[in-house]
Amino acid sequence: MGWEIALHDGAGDIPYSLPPERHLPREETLRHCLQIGVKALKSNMTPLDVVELIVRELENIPHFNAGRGSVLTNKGTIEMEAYIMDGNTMKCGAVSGLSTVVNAVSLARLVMDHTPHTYLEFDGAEEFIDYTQPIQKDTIKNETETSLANDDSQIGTIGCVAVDSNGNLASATSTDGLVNKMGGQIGDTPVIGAGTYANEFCAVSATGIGEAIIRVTVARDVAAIMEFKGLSLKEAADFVVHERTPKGAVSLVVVSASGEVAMSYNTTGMFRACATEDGYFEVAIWTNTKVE
Ligand SMILES: CC(C)C[C@H](NC(=O)C[C@H](N)C(=O)O)C(=O)O
Repeated sequence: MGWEIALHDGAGDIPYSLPPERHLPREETLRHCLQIGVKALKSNMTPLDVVELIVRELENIPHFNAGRGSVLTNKGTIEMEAYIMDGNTMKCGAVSGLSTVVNAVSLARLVMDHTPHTYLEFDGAEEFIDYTQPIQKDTIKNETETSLANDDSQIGTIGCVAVDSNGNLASATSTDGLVNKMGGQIGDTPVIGAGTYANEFCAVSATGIGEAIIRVTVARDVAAIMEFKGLSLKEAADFVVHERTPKGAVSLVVVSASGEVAMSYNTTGMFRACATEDGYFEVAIWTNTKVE
């Protein structure tokens, strides 16, 4: 059994007619980030560091609605959130309501590593940024006005899961939530067991309609079904996505300690990529996958 990595940058009703100039750059970005992740795993970086690295990389790209590309709430504010979790120790960190930090995932990591808490939000999280040095504050550019006219523009939540050859797992997700959400709303991403989860069995990162994901505790259910029912990772992920959540609401990337990787979705498409130590490399949006 070797290392595995899977990542997504959002999912939803991605039209099959999406012109190449809109989806090819996204595929290129996914390929680029996957290559960074593969290189990091090959050089024995821990899965926890790898998922943070990849999510940071995607947060820095203005086209996706997390980090630099964040979209607005109904109050015209930016409220980003992120979650990171280590499978073996089950340590985790979460942040919500960030308006100035580019790499929300790294702030979540600092909450995990340097506070006695798991979840900081709004003023408390912003004050914690002022206290920490490594986090870059910025004026977040939003592209809402131009992007609302385009079909894939509200899609871009970022997630990454990874496992090494010793079965150490980690997961991270970063988002600015649903476009035009109410100010103050918390989505599935930073809610433990909803949009993100990792334990000794598997690591899960979700994207989709947060309320549907929270209600079903999607990420925790995948892990629980594996553990208590003995199903394979793909069976567990497919069960939660296809039998427990409404169509069009949920997409997942998952890896397991037993050497499985799966990307399961009930949306029209999902911007996703995965690679394994035995040479599998895939970047895909709809069901027609491209293997390289
Ligand atoms: C149209 C939707 C499905 C796009 C999707 N959004 C999220 O994943 C938002 C996140 N799960 C939340 O609810 O806070 C995306 O960014 O790709």
